[in-house]
Amino acid sequence: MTAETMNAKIHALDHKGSGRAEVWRENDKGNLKKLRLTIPQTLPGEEVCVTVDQPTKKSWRTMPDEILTTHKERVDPPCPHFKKCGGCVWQHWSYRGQLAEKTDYVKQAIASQGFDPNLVFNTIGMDEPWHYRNKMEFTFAPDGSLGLHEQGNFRKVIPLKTCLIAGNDMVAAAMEVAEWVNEFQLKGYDKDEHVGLLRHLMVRQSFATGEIMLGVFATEAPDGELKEAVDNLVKRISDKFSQVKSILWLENRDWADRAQAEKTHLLAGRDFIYDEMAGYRFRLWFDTFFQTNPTQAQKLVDIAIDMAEPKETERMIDLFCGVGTFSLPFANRVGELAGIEIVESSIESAKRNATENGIDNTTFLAKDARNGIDQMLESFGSPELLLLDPPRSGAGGKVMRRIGRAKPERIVYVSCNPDSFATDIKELEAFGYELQQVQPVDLFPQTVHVECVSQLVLRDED
Ligand SMILES: C[S@@+](CC[C@H](N)C(=O)[O-])C[C@H]1O[C@@H](n2cnc3c(N)ncnc32)[C@H](O)[C@@H]1O
Repeated sequence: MTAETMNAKIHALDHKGSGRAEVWRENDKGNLKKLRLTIPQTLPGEEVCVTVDQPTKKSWRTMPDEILTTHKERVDPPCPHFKKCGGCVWQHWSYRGQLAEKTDYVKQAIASQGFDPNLVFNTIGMDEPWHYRNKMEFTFAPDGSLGLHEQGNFRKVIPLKTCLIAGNDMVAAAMEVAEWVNEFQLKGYDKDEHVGLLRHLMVRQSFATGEIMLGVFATEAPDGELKEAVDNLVKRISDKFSQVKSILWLENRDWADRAQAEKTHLLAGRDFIYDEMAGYRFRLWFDTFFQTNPTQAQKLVDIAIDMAEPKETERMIDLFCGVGTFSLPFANRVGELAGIEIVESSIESAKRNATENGIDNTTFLAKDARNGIDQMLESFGSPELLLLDPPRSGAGGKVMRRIGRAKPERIVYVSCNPDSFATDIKELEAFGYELQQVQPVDLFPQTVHVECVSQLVLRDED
């Protein structure tokens, strides 16, 4: 099939942040057919020139050859890897433009479920929207080079020399690991053939304490023929980075392409690092969920407290509580708090974090929210206040209806996905809840993602 070059006008963006365009073209029989194009790194209203390799398809994804008319908020992307790397897709958009788009996205999501978009405030951004991430998961390519996945292609790894959204020390430590791999000529893992040694590198740092954890995910144990190389890794990292308090070797032979471990080997230091949030101290293990943008997460906690108006006489449930990011600051403001979370190690951590921070009015339950909420309501009673912060997929109808039946006076919903958030809160209408306000907070600058905190209140029945 012959490739065709054509001009297209971007009419909208999809949820991955790529431009969408539609072009009518004549097929072999002289009939007009619509071709839907997905064009990354473009902005609404821009006219672009593209080459379509298979123009007879109904839809095609391609990078622009040339931007013919530019959006007024288009800027030069500062990262040298931007064109290929799938890490952050909006560096070509001014930060002001990104924030406005995120506000619109949240408004559209709630409007699609019949809520008033005027309840959505403008997105709160960062003063300095770079180097904000405290955790990165890099991938090793089969040749051993270290980087992030290519945009739209999870099979290909783009070797990185820098990363402008990760903390600077984290990038420096990752580059040291990349040099080590090169020096020892180690192989990366080939996902298609299921051969090779190195899979992922996790780097996490507390910006509050400075402590860094490095986790190397590999298909073999760190002994035998690997011992010399592994000893060298520990020595060079420890010599150069005094902030590294934990080096882990994480054995993973699973076929699934996830940074998970069947066996954990502690190579140096402890198996956790200390972090701090809202004045509280947290222990983080390699698999602990913790907010990845601590500057903005602090704002999220403050806004949640303002919206929730917690009182010392009240009981509160923190659903999807993780290690207690919200539980600990709230526990000091309510009478009793119960947290529910599916990951057992996070619940162990939440308990320990509460104790280490001198908090003694909390109960934590390791359970799926779908069953845990009923168990907790039975033993704890109905709370006046409920906060939920589910994963991207949302809490789901079953959990939302259980919340509705428990009738807390006030609900604060923290969400990283405006669409699942809007679907979830729709369930609460039948139980008499009114959405009062939605505050988007930008936890993920240069990317399409946005976080929201919202307040729902139970209407008076008379
Ligand atoms: C967005 S995180 C929020 C964690 C915590 N609130 C925080 O800010 O650190 C969502 C949490 O929900 C947990 N989770 C996922 N599915 C769950 C389920 N079905 N039941 C309970 N917890 C779940 C995850 O392990 C994760 O800790």
